[in-house]
Amino acid sequence: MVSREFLQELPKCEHHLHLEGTLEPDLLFPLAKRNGITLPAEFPQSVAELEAKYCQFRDLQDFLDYYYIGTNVLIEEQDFFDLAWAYFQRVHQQGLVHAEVFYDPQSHTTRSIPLERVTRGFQRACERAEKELGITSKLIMCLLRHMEPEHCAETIEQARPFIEQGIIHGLGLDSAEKPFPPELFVECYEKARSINGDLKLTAHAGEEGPARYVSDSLDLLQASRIDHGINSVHDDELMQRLAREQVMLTVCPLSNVKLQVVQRVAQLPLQKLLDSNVPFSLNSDDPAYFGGYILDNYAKVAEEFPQWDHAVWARICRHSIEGSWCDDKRKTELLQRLQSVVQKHASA
Ligand SMILES: Nc1ncnc2[nH]cnc12
Ligand SMILES: [Zn+2]
Repeated sequence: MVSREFLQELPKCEHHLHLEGTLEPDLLFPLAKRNGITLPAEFPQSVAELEAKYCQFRDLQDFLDYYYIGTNVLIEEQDFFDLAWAYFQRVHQQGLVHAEVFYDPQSHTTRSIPLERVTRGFQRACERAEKELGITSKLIMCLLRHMEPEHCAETIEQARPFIEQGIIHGLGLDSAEKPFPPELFVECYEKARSINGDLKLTAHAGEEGPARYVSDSLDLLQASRIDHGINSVHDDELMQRLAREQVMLTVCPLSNVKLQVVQRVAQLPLQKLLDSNVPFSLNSDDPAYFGGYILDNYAKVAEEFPQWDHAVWARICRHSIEGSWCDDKRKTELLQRLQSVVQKHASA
């Protein structure tokens, strides 16, 4: 099995991280106090109670119910900045070099928090992360699929200036998957593309939903990568297409266990993805809730796939760099860093 030191030194990129999902109890409770928010009686009332609750969820919906309540403590631009900055500082220590991060504007606009305030807070944290930590990043706004498509379209309209300027670099689709298939959001994706043709597109699909949601996200939404996507392995034709078109899946190992998509990380079809030449990256999803950040996900996978040597890990890391939405100069830089880490550990 490869060492944690090797995994730590790999120049890791993260593509599936919900900023609201980095809300640790030690920030959630002080923010609630700072903003005078009373958490509902059914919500854990202390750090210890909340940490205990974060241990296991019945499924995605059970998790989301807690997640959206926690989000309510975020009010001021500074709160959004503090949240994202805490994330960047943590993952800097874990060897993260590039992050493409999601946020859910509708979780905030429905509470009368303007999209501009949320976006500015996150944007400031991204700028500081690049300047002080050398972490490059991109912001991806997600549409909440349990909301009316008309509300999603209005949210895209509110985001127009940020999309036009490329401050919002990508569009995603998250929240409860099964009752809300990709076809409901075709017009929303069209609208976003019409604002800026360079906008990158992704969507959660094939986490709890079927493989068809993956192919529909590609065909109907024109997504160029897929978040989770693990149920693709049940459709051979789709697997061939993902390999042929090199569509990257952003897989979230610890999340999949906590939300009972699989019982163990070893049950994830990662070997099958490798054998089928389907690129994937490893990610933390909602790390405050799922028990680990990026390196913890890498380490857990290494533990459960002990046969993977440095070459396999270098391949995963390379796919993750190549599948990123950063520019070619940054990719070349990261690929060179990868090469030197692999050489160092090969000669050790
Ligand atoms: N794993 C996940 N799936 C769908 N929506 C989410 N929002 C935050 N985490 C999510
Ligand atoms: Zn997610």
